[in-house]
Amino acid sequence: MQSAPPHIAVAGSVNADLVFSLQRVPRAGETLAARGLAVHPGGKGGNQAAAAARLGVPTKLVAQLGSDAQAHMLRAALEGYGVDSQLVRQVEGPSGTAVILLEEDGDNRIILHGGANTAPWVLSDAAQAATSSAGAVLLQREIPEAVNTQVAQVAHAAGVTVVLDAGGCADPICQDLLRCVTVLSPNETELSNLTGLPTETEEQIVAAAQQLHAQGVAAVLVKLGSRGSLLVDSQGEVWREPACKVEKVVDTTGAGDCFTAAFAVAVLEGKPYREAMRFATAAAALCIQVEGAMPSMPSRQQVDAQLAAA
Ligand SMILES: Nc1ncnc2c1ncn2[C@@H]1O[C@H](COP(=O)(O)OP(=O)(O)OP(=O)(O)O)[C@@H](O)[C@H]1O
Ligand SMILES: [K+]
Repeated sequence: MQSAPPHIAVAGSVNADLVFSLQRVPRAGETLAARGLAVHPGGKGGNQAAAAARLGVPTKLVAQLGSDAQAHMLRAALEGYGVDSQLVRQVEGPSGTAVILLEEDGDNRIILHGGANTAPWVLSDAAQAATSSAGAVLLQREIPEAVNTQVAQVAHAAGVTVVLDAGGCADPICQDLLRCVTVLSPNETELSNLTGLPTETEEQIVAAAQQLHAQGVAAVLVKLGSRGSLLVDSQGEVWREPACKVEKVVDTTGAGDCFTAAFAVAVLEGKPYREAMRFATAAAALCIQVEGAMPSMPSRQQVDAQLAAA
């Protein structure tokens, strides 16, 4: 009998992003007509699950949706990107929702309500089984820290690689969670928040990443926007990967999620970290050339073609 191909388990947030386009935001007591309204599926967990599924890896999402109309839209969108949503629970109340007020000049103001993402969680036996049997587990920080810790502990006990994207919460990461993390991936701002160290120069970034490494995180993968990425591996060795040159950057939304998910996919497939960084960089370069988050996650074919052309 053939065994099932290894899957990625993503535990994390799913949000409905309500984007109101306005000439300017209203003042207190004022009512303004919006020029447009777009509703997009989002949330770091959903984005990363969509990215992994688009890259051709069976992807199971462990998440919570509310009992509102957005929940149907979100589940359908995730499934449309190829994500297995059987482990997405429905809870009473609203789904995670972001209201984004987008002004004509590009400025935005965002109101986030955690909704089902931050409501009490139940990690079902099926969700735990999907975690311990995964080839890799992908986490971010938009759900309660205790849930991330529980998922990471289940994965760690089963010897499963745990990749934690540091995005979504500026608080320190609890030690019980950190101990179970194989690769921690912050951007430079998150790295600075987590360590209390400056991350302006490359020297400072390396020093901050090495501090996290010294705290017991096996590897630290720092995302540096147009400057690429940098990894401190389990031996404390530093690897650098420049960003791909992109003719026209259309929208960097979702680039970090795409990068972390693609890195996890490559690691699951047995690629060494060096190669996984190249793969993730190619995926992120494609992501920033398309508007939106989930719709901009590239397919496997696109990433392979990008790598072949490099
Ligand atoms: N302007 C750019 N040009 C080329 N590549 C880019 C650019 N911006 C981002 N990237 C690629 O995407 C990766 C992740 O982006 P970034 O470092 O901005 O993550 P992030 O801050 O977590 O992103 P976000 O929170 O906006 O999703 C980078 O390491 C790089 O490979
Ligand atoms: K994008």
